[in-house]
Amino acid sequence: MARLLIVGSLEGELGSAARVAIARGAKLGHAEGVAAGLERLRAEGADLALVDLRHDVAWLVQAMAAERIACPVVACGRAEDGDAAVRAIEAGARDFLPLPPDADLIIAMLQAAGAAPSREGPIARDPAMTMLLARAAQVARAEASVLLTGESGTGKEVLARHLHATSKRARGPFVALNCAALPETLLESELFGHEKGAFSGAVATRKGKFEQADGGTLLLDEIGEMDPRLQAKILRVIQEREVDRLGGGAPIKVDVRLLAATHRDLAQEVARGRFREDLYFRLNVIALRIPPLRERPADILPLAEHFALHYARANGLPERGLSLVARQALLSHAWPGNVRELENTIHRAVLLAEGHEIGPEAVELTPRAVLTETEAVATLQAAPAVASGPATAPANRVAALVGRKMEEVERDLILETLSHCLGNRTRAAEILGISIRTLRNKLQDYRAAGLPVPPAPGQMAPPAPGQMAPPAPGQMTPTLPVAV
Ligand SMILES: Nc1ncnc2c1ncn2[C@@H]1O[C@H](COP(=O)(O)OP(=O)(O)OP(=O)(O)O)[C@@H](O)[C@H]1O
Repeated sequence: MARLLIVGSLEGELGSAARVAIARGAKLGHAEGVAAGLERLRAEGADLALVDLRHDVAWLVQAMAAERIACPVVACGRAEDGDAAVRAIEAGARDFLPLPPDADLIIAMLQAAGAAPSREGPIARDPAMTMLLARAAQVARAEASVLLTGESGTGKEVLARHLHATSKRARGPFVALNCAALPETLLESELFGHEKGAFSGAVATRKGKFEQADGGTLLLDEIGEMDPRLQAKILRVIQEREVDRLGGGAPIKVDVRLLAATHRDLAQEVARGRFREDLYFRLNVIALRIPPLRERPADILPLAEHFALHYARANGLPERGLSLVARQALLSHAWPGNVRELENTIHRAVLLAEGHEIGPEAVELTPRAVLTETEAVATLQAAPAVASGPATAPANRVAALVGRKMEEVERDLILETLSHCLGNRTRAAEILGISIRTLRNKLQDYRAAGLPVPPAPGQMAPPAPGQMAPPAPGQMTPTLPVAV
């Protein structure tokens, strides 16, 4: 759950910002002024702080820097307060949020702060992903550390949140820290906290992420980027189950389940001497690898539909489905940026689309001229046969359809998908995003029109009308009703 701190009165427009964030699953902290805000940051931390421009934002940002408190600060005010906003940003505020607040902007800011509000859980339809979730369900209730690997944007953090939400610690806090986002000294005090006077600027004691996650789960994202000195300190926390705040003091007991994520091959990093072997073995008790999107093509359309609905609602736009050609374009893309790229594509498409459906003109895919050899092989093996080839620019594929009748394109897509699924109606309907009944009706029409329809697995292909041939000698006429 994202932790949002609001500094300023909740009675005005900041109150509506708070309501938007709470409605999206954020946990709210509140302080009337900057000094109280600093206190709350020391005690509980936050993923994002929204600070009313009428307060001394610059003072807060400087005090946080002096105490090495890493939390993005966003100054909030009316558009007319331009000068004050510029001063706040010059002093180190991350951004400016104009009031009255825009719901979508707040959510985007929470996401940019790495604190996307919790969703219902990962969307998974492809066997590669459902098998992974089944394994995650087996290990969620254990206490062992889990190492989540996968390319950037595949959903490592989503899976980490899901593991926490389905664990025995679900009622405890979920705290995430991106180890690549902070310089070493800042990361150290973020992780372990500090005592008053630990360094110049440490005017008060502050809890680190391990303490904040006590009784819950701590996700160390991008752990492969962590400096070896800090790796050694993490190892000590795991072994001793206690943290030493910077600046001495007695060790503090912590009860934390550790999840770690990385896009790197940690075993290779160990071999290269860049990652401690002992820490690797501690973290890698259970390993979950999230496949890239190109290796789970059946997830593309369910994810796209989910994002289309989500962003339509978030933007107050009508809920629209994806047109057939738009679906085909999505299925044909290689998705080098994985689910994050798909999410951004659909978000943009929802905003650009005109008419009653989201058409291919709104789905702007980033063409990539060349795929790496590994990607090309993976895509060819995994993508539905509807793709005309992974290296073809999507715009060209759509252009190639111009001049053809919608009905024909739809028919080809359905028959090709069915043949790719070896005749499996359920799987083809899933990939196409239509009901099995609609699929069957369409197949019936194609057969009536004399087209060859791939038979269902385990069934013989019925001849098309007009192609009735007597059974060969010794061959039985099929008596079972043939699935259409
Ligand atoms: N299975 C899924 N269901 C719903 N949304 C998903 C799923 N997987 C990823 N997303 C969405 O895609 C985006 C990227 O996911 P996430 O941040 O978990 O990826 P990541 O692998 O941790 O990325 P990075 O390595 O860059 O940190 C997020 O907005 C997330 O909500």
